[in-house]
Amino acid sequence: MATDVSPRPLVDSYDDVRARLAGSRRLLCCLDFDGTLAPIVEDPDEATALPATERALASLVADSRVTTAIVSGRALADVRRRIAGPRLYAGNHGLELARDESIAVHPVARKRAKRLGVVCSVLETVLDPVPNIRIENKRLTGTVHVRTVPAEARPLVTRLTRRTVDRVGEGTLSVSTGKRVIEIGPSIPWGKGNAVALLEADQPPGTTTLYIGDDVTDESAFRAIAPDGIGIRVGQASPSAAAYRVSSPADVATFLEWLDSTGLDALEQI
Ligand SMILES: O=P(O)(O)OC[C@H]1O[C@H](O[C@H]2O[C@H](CO)[C@@H](O)[C@H](O)[C@H]2O)[C@H](O)[C@@H](O)[C@@H]1O
Repeated sequence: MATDVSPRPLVDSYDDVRARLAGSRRLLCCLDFDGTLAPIVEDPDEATALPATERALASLVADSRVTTAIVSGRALADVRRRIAGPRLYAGNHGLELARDESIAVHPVARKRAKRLGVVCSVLETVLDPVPNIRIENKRLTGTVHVRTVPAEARPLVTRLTRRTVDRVGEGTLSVSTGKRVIEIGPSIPWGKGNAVALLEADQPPGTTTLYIGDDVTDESAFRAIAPDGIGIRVGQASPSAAAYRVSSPADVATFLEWLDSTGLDALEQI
């Protein structure tokens, strides 16, 4: 298992990335959505990928040496609507996986979806008095959004959410945290890293995996692709299992443009 260290600034490491690509014939390019392709905004419905990112991604999608994947905490249908093109999508933190036309749903998550729905509707009532609270039922997981909730009310929201999940979840659901969100999902050892491992297993020999993400849920993916993959954490978080870091989605766009125009030249000719 990779030991978490301080990721190095990517801008000083392009030669390093090129060296990692050299010796490979193909690239599996896995990208988180919110905070990576799309800047964080107050209203989750308003999140959109940067135009420069969309252009670079479209070009990578069209490159026969590259397989692109979006790996998101959003529901599969939601994230697919927001960014089109890639062959592979993992939604709900890897609990649903779309490969070409086939969609696989984690069977335990599917069984617990009804209970999750009950928890989300109880939370709607319990948290109703909290100003600007938003509860998102994503069928397999749920998100309590606190970005626009007054800061002093957030600890109470966390306590009430945990208590409700314990009381109503019948021991089948658990709570984790992300960027100004409380995530509720099946209490099973499954995350983005498991989904990325499945995608990697489908790739032909000689494929290097790249993963870019900005949140705690992306750390399992960085660990899954170590030691040979290229992990890039967006933001200041440190330590991380990613080897490199960039500051913002705008930097991600710059890197994807470089990858498309220059970086891929390092791949071995087939
Ligand atoms: O794995 P991701 O693709 O990064 O999805 C994680 C969560 O992203 C969304 O919430 C985050 O972005 C919102 C829009 O910028 C922001 O308002 C919120 O505070 C962030 O946590 C999404 O709404 C969640 O469902 C995802 O789980």
